[in-house]
Amino acid sequence: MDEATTNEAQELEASSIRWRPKQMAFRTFVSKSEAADKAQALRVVVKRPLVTKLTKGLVETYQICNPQFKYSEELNPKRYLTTPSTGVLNDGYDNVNSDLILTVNYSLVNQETQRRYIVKDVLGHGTFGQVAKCWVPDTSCFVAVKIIKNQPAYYQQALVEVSILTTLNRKYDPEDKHHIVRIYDYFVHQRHLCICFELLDTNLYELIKINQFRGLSLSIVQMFSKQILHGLALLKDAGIIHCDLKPENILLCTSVKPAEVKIIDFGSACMEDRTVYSYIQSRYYRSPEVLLGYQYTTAIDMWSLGCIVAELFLGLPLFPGASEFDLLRRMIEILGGQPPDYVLKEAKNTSKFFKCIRSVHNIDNGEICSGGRNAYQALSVEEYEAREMKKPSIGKEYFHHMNLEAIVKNYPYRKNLPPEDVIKESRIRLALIDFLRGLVEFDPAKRWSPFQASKHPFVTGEPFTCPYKPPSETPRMPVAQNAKVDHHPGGGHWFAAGLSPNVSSQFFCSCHILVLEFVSPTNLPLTPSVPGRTRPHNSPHFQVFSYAHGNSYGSVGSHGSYNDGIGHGSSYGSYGDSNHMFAYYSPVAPSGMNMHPQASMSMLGTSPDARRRFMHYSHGNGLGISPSAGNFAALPLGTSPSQFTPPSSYSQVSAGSPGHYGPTSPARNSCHGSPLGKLAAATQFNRRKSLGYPGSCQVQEGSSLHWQGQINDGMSSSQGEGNPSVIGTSTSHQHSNFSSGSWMQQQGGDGSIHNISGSFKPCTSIQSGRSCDKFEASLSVPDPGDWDPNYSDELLLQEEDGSDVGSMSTEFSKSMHLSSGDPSVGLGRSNRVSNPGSNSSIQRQNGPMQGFPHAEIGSPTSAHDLHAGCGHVTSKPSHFIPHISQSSPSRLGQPPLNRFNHGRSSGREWNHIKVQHPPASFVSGEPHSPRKTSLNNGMPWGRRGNYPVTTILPAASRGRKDYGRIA
Ligand SMILES: Nc1ncnc2c1ncn2[C@@H]1O[C@H](COP(=O)(O)OP(=O)(O)OP(=O)(O)O)[C@@H](O)[C@H]1O
Repeated sequence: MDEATTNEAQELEASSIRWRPKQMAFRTFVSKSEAADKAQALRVVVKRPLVTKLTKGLVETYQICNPQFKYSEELNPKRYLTTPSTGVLNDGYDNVNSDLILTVNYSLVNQETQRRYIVKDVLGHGTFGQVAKCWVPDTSCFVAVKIIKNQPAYYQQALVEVSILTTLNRKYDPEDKHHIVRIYDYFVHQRHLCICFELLDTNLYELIKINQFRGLSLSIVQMFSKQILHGLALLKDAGIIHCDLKPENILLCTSVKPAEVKIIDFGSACMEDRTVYSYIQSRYYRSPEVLLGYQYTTAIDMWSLGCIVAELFLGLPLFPGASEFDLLRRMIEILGGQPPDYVLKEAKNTSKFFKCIRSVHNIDNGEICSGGRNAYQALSVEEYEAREMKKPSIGKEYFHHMNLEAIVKNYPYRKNLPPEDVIKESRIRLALIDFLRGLVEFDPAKRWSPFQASKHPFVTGEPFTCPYKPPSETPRMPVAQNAKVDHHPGGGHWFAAGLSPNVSSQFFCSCHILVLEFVSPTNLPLTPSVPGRTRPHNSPHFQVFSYAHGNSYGSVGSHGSYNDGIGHGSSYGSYGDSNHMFAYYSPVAPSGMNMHPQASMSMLGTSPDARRRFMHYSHGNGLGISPSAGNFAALPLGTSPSQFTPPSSYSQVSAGSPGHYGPTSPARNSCHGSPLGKLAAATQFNRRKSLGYPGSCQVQEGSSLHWQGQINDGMSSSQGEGNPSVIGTSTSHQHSNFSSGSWMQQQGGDGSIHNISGSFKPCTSIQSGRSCDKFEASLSVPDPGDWDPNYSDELLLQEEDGSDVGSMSTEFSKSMHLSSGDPSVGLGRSNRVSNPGSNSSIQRQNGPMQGFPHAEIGSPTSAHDLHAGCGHVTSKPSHFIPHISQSSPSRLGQPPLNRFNHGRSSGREWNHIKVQHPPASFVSGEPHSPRKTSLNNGMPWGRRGNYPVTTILPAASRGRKDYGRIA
């Protein structure tokens, strides 16, 4: 017998020991009692069913069948998560949309820490790129990694998100009590900025969708309102405006009991005193002042909150405007008023929507024209058409000729609700109406602040007896004294973000944490790995050049859009006083806000240049702060490139393409001014049907190039720095490579060069095929096809055919008790409204509804006193819990790809994570049950059967056929 044969025999022998068919047909009879006795004496042997053996142990099975069989992971076909998956840019790493082509098990690597993020799924897409669910082997946990498109504008703007979130997390909410998503890490991988967040669950839009567009129970609406208010209170304290609050940007936390939500997507946020862009907010949630082009504050987020709260209750957007004209028209009709004259007098866009019918001379702030009559009157459709030379898009009416009160009061009650509960709920509805009135208030000055709103009986659960009189707003208690940073009109995103393109030249590949923050002893130490490093790396988009401090402002971040051909050398980025130094984080590194390697104290910037500049510009030039002020203001963090409002003289580039929409809400279609655009998000993922579309979507590609118009409101000593001619002389920028023209996208294949501006395409207006349909009923039957971005007849067919999924969904919805959904209604077309004539006849069809008074809301937020405020928070164990085995499909609709269980970490610390160390609970132990979702944990909406939220994908999610294909 030769050696091979011997081996084969041995292998065969071994395999036959491992597994062989059992002789089950005949065996000795054993009585039940005997069997029981025996069983007690025996060990428990867990048998794996045959199917499991054959599938989980597939390789083993193959080897039994064919001992020659060898398994090699490399030979596995790739499962693509990104579409299109053809690599055409960046040496084949990126697709035509500049998205990194992801496959299952693709590794994203933070070069500095060598931490690997193994991609398991895609959670969503947005304007800025893809969000992937990743496994971190180091810590044995899942995280969400936002992989930013490989284009400078996206890259820069993503830095704003990093900067703002890091500041919010560490400085304002170190104990994670304010319902703001946590950021853990950021790094550059294959020229893509990757931002690592805590993994969250479904967003509220998806939740509503899962609930078949029926409203959620009042108790849940109340609970979420309270939590979002906590977040907004924090933002207000920090002087930060979110600018894109909407259901898609509020995500459920995983496995938190009772349910919690968190606010995400700070990519559009800006500082309150640096409201640079006027085309902001997603359309349905856009405040009147933004729409009208009036100055805005954190109050715009309160308006959005009002819209969100109403939508949570109704299951439908309150103002689903198909265009800005339509939006305003709906506001006026539903709220029964209009923006105050003082706003209209000043706003830039008033003439687009209003005509002046009286003298406006006597209008002062807050005062209405004599006699209480408005000086302005909204244009009719015909007048608008005559003025604008085009018909305005008008969407379908869901709440035809109804005001807010009628809409809420007449919303169907749950079927079979006992009369006493109907009475109780009707009282709570009155409270809700009053609450909403305070939020969707036309006058921004009268709109309630988060603090005021949080004391409303609807939120507190106290009996509502009469219209609420809000307490006067308590004076703001900043955590730190604000720095006044000079604002420079030449500034772009970098400026706005307090980040410096200059410093990116000294980019350390893995983006040090640049924290100079000494607010709380609980703050994490500065990254230990940073000091002493001198090896510069290129930013993916900004070349290394020898740093010359020239006329630069500060060292800490700099302003100046990358698009700016001049390349401003000015920097901003930190603020603080002698006791506190607050700095935003610059992934582009050392000059951002780093520690002096040798110093025992933090310094502004680690770049030697930065430090020198600090000395040189002691009169306020150095750091973009005014020494004379003593105090330092928060940086202008800027907003999204998607929010440029182009000066009219600039070229108009529209974002978006016909038939392709942004990934999330219909409101997204407004493009909100992004030169990055919804264009970028316009992929085949984003099919949307019959949406009102504003059409014009005109945004300016070059707006970051030539952005202008911000008034210096900072310190006089800094104002000189605001002179573009000064900043334009930055020596460093002479070497820099920030202009759009000079930035080059690496191109696979032919090597041709695309600059960013070249990649924008004109936007075509979309006329909604259905948008002008009128419904007779005052509350028409909402058809998701009319406004659901992902709805299509194709999907409808799938829904109707897919009874299995439909029934699952129904069952899921039923078990969630999210609303009053009638299980019998089945999947899809729902929210049918019975005649709203009488209260008793108005039953929200379907399912059990949690009566507000009975809701076991628990006390998720009781400890979160809104005025616990910054720096006053009491310590509580952090509640980070690894993500469950679901992902959170966005409106793009994620296909039901593999969901992964995950375990907790092995106990290793996240020592190298720059931004935030996950709390202790994050790294503790055992595998996590996929069933322990935020929704099956005894929430008032009830039992969840065995369906975790995202295992039941919304209809649209199932419509993606080309997703996750096998190569
Ligand atoms: N931390 C997270 N955990 C789970 N899912 C997430 C997380 N962050 C984002 N997502 C998912 O990815 C989607 C897109 O994320 P995000 O809104 O941050 O991207 P964006 O590019 O800024 O989008 P937008 O187009 O709204 O600006 C979200 O709607 C959500 O479904």
